[in-house]
Amino acid sequence: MTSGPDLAPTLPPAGTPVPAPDPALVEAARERLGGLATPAGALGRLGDLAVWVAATQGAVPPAPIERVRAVVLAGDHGVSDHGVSAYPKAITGAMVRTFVAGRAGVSVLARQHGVTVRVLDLGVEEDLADLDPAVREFKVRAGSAPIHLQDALTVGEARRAMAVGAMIADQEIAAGAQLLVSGDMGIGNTTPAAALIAASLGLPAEAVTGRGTGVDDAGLAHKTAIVQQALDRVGDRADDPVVTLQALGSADLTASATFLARAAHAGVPVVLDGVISVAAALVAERLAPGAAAWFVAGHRSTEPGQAIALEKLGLEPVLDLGMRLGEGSGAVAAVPLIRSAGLLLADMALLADLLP
Ligand SMILES: Cc1cc2ncn([C@H]3O[C@H](COP(=O)(O)O)[C@@H](O)[C@H]3O)c2cc1C
Ligand SMILES: O=C(O)c1cccnc1
Repeated sequence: MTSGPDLAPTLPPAGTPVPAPDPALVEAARERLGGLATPAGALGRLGDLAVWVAATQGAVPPAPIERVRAVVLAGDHGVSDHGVSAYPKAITGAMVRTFVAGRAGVSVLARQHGVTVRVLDLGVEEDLADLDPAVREFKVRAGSAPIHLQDALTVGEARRAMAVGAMIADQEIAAGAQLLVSGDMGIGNTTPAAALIAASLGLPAEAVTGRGTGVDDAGLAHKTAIVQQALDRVGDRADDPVVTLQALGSADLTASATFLARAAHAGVPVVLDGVISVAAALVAERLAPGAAAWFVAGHRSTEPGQAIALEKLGLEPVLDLGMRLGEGSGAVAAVPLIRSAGLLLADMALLADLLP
């Protein structure tokens, strides 16, 4: 099977490179940073972030980042019936209702930092008919198949999830997003995330599988075996990034990958979150080489696969707080620092202005 353009009609064909931010602007941002009224390099990583903000905005000095929009894609995972999570599947739908009520962890952080949160059901097992139909507008299927036994999605479902992810990015960009956040919700989702990372990097399950919501040692051994079984089942079909998503992902992870690829193609920067968001980013980089230049890593989660994938993408996390929540929470927590970095580059005095 190949990943022809027909599998993602609203995205450029898989493998189409993403243009990097304008090197002249990167240079201009570095030059301005070097001229600020600080000792050379004194802003540390905030200085690097400031250059990224300016480069991805295409403006030196950068504009204040006012419109930050987080999208939380929700879905269930067939593997969660096979002992891979410390929590039951019923949590997924309950948490979607909690996002809608504005009471999830990410909702609280987002309110604090003026970030909008949009939650969408891409593949939750419950029908969630009590919620606003807009939440279910892009639903691809109820749940996904257990990846160690079967492909997560049919080819048609994968195609739809890919189109939907790109469409959601387009909608958020049209709504004026200057910065996007990719979040996720779904019990069991750290298992397909680990599988996507292992398959993308050619690593064994053992290297990337973590405890997720907190499985014990026996649970971790079992979860690792499930991820390895999934990798062995799919074999070299995973050489193709679209098949990787279809066979080892889920509707929400597939849509996350194309959401990210689309944002990068459109030149809109994104803050990545934990292992699910970063697994999707790794596949987005395969779909759209160069996409990672448009991403910043919000935080380092405790999942080993996330750290490995971030390194591969060349991204160093803004925060390292031992968080392992997902939902976009670690990304939203980093937003104030990203905003501050841009403002420093825009509003600080230049050393040349201080001295006669
Ligand atoms: C109450 C609750 C809220 C959450 N919010 C995000 N997750 C996170 O934990 C789950 C992934 O871990 P695993 O693969 O071990 O199931 C996902 O739902 C993820 O979004 C939550 C998990 C729970 C229990
Ligand atoms: O890294 C994450 O995002 C994560 C870790 C554990 C559970 N849910 C999410």
